[in-house]
Amino acid sequence: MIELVNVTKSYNGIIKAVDQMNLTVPKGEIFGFLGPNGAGKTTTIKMITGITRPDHGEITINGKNIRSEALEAKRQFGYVPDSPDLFLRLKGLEYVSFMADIYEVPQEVRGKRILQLADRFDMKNALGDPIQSYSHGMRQKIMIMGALIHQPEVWILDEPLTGLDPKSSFTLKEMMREHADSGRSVFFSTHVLEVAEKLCDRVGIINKGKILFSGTFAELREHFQSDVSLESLFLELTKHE
Ligand SMILES: Nc1ncnc2c1ncn2[C@@H]1O[C@H](COP(=O)(O)OP(=O)(O)OP(=O)(O)O)[C@@H](O)[C@H]1O
Repeated sequence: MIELVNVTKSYNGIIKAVDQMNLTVPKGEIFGFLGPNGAGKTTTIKMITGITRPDHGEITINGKNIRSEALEAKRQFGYVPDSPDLFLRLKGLEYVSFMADIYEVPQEVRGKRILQLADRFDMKNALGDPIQSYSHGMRQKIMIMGALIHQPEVWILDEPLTGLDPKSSFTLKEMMREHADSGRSVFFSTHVLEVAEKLCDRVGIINKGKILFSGTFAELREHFQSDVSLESLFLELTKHE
């Protein structure tokens, strides 16, 4: 479960990237975070994961405060950043093993977990190669493997499907659904409305740092009493703010 209470973040004291945000992502749910470019999605995710500090407000993950109980809070989630161009000099296996070390995954189980993840993402033959030599999608997949190696309760994924081929995209979506259905939480940002509509139990629509709507797609349509396409509704909603 992720909870944000009155969270605000400004850059340079001027741009309010996130403005008084209140948000709850309960267990057992895939929550999609939608918004146009510059809406504040990545800033929100960076605050949830403890990379950036909010100016005001509190964030908890499974009840652990990301500031005052940082280590415990960080054990709760796995995070995939929006850019997978990290640790390029490491080989895939070295990177995932490094993540397993950081999260203290016992030696007895890590080999099996790495193989299972590599198998699902078709990465077995690439584990011995440096990440530098990987395509964008392969880099994305190795980041996902690193984020999931400690089997976190909460998944936080920033634009995770970008660059994945159809099979890997299908696999990740299937894994997200399995994870939520087993009573845990998935929070992910996307620009792709169709993906959100098919995959998410609920969505939050954000623009200029404010949540404009939070709920199911059925509630979204009902709320705006609209039978227009989702795309038109989204454009309309984010246009005037
Ligand atoms: N490090 C920074 N310094 C100054 N301003 C920033 C910084 N990072 C983000 N911003 C600004 O904060 C606002 C929100 O940006 P953010 O990256 O959170 O949006 P986003 O919804 O993730 O956008 P996108 O979909 O394009 O990735 C934008 O106006 C952006 O220019």
